[in-house]
Amino acid sequence: MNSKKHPKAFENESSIHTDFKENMTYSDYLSLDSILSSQQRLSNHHDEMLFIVIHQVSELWMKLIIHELKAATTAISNGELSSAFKMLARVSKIQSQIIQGWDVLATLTPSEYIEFRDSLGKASGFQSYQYRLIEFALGYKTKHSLEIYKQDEAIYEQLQEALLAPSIYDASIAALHKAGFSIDQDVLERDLTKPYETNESVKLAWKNVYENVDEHWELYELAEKLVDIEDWFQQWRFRHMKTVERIIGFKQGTGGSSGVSYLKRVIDHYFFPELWAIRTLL
Ligand code: HEM
Ligand SMILES: N[C@@H](CC(=O)c1ccccc1NC=O)C(=O)O
Repeated sequence: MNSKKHPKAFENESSIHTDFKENMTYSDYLSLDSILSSQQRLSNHHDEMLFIVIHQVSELWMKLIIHELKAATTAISNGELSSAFKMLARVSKIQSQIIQGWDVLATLTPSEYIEFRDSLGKASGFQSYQYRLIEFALGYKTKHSLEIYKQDEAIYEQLQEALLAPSIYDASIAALHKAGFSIDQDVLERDLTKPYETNESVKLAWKNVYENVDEHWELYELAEKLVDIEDWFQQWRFRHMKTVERIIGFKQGTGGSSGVSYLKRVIDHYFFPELWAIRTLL
């Protein structure tokens, strides 16, 4: 084996290859053997391939979103807002890409899906831990979501770590405070394992930012980047709900929920409630 340590290998992250082969190929680098042999259909149905690929593509994009959100949160905490903007702009573009995927999935008809739905058993998007990691990174900390991962230590630990970490909104509120805005102490010291709840002092601070854009240009830009992300997230939830309705109507979900009625309810949730509330006040 012609295996050497790559001079530029970054060793602090567990998923990094520290070895490279002299004659490394395109497939080696991208681990295509493993990626392209991971579309195992459980039925003989032609359309199950579409179903698997669309989920895998979404999960890959989610992986990148998590990577960007984590780094953006650190950058905001360090006062490096410009570098956070670059990453947040990328997150929005990825969200827009994932949403395009619904157009492809909507080519699946109810008659086609019903032919392989039973082979999915109780599996459901409910169990997408990367989706929960994104919700947590944005501040929607639902502790109860961890319960289904009790048997899976690695996933449980990742979620636990994300539950305890400040979200991008916590970091943004801390940035408001550092800029001199008065923020209630109980928000600054909030229990990070709980979902963020709307607060009057945060609302006033953001309102002030929007009313005095020239003085707070960076915070204003940060706010708009967060609104972009929430806007795209809601569009994902809406397209998911409508695509599910057109494919399974109001049948119960395989994950045990009421299905579309449940998906309609989650649309009511806000990640950054004050950033939306101030729109009415300005
Ligand atoms: C035919 C396609 C699809 C159908 C019929 C469908 C159906 C559902 C239903 C009924 C639920 C509620 C939970 C349950 O009881 O199962 C759900 C949740 C979920 N689905 Fe899908 N889904 C589809 C495609 C997708 C795709 C492509 C993704 C992308 C990863 C996805 C991700 C999720 C996520 C993350 C949840 C949890 C949402 C939450 O709890 O807020 N689904 N899905
Ligand atoms: N909850 C879906 C099943 C489903 O969509 C699904 C099943 C396995 C793996 C991913 C899925 N996608 C999202 O919920 C249903 O009730 O038909």
